Amino acid sequence: MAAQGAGAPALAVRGLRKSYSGRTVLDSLDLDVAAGEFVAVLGANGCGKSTALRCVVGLETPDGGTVLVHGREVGPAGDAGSAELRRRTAMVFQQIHLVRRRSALDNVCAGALGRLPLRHSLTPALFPRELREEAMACLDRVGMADRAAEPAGRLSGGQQQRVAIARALCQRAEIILADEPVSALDPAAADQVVSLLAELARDQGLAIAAVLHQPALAARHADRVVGLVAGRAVVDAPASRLTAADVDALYVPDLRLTHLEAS
Ligand SMILES: Nc1ncnc2c1ncn2[C@@H]1O[C@H](COP(=O)(O)OP(=O)(O)OP(=O)(O)O)[C@@H](O)[C@H]1O
Repeated sequence: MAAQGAGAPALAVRGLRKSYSGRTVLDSLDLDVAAGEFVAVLGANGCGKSTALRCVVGLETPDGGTVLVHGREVGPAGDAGSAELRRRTAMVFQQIHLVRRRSALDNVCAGALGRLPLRHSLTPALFPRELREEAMACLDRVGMADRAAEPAGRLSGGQQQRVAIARALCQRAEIILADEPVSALDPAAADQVVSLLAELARDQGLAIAAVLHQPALAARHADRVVGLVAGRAVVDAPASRLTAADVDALYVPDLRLTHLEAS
């Protein structure tokens, strides 16, 4: 295990490799996200963005490389010693996994199940009062406190994504990885949710990486942009300095090849 490093980024991914049926999807990928930083991950369809995030949270097993949380190496899925490090990382998906018939508040409380006895997961009525208060504060943080009692299935897509983010907050995650969190939302709702992620990073010191398909949203809200081509980071730049050439390097097929060869 690597030693806990003072000043280590909240999340450090080093040399991550993954192949499916002999086809390389992640090719020695490096990615750092600091506490308080919002990183947008860009890249064309199939370049490995989701696979990278899934490997980091243990939903996929990488073939090689290391994932470090605050300088401590995360072991393979199922490694008891790494459970606490994994709990510090939450994932938010495009397909919002809320229990539709349960209230927004109950869904947010579910973020805490990893640290509660099993019986609580079976009976939301047993959620302790302190947890309900914490969940309410999380809903308030994402601007959804007034909809706490509403069944999640009755909320709009943008509202449901806010509830999913509140659930990650209630997990007390310090690192949030969001895989295309706004791809199903209209432009205004997408802007609001990405803006919320940026605020959470800035105001609560969270380390947040979000896969986005809209370079303009990344440029407007992110601190830094990491761009992938064929499973490798070929762009890593402050969002304020993202150029049209950077964007072309990620999405224009011929330029993608040129940048890959140069990297
Ligand atoms: N479980 C799997 N088995 C086989 N191939 C897979 C699996 N998961 C992903 N792949 C392949 O790996 C490549 C990268 O997929 P990934 O979903 O990571 O890309 P992405 O950059 O997130 O794409 P998109 O923007 O379209 O969501 C794709 O070619 C995909 O078909």
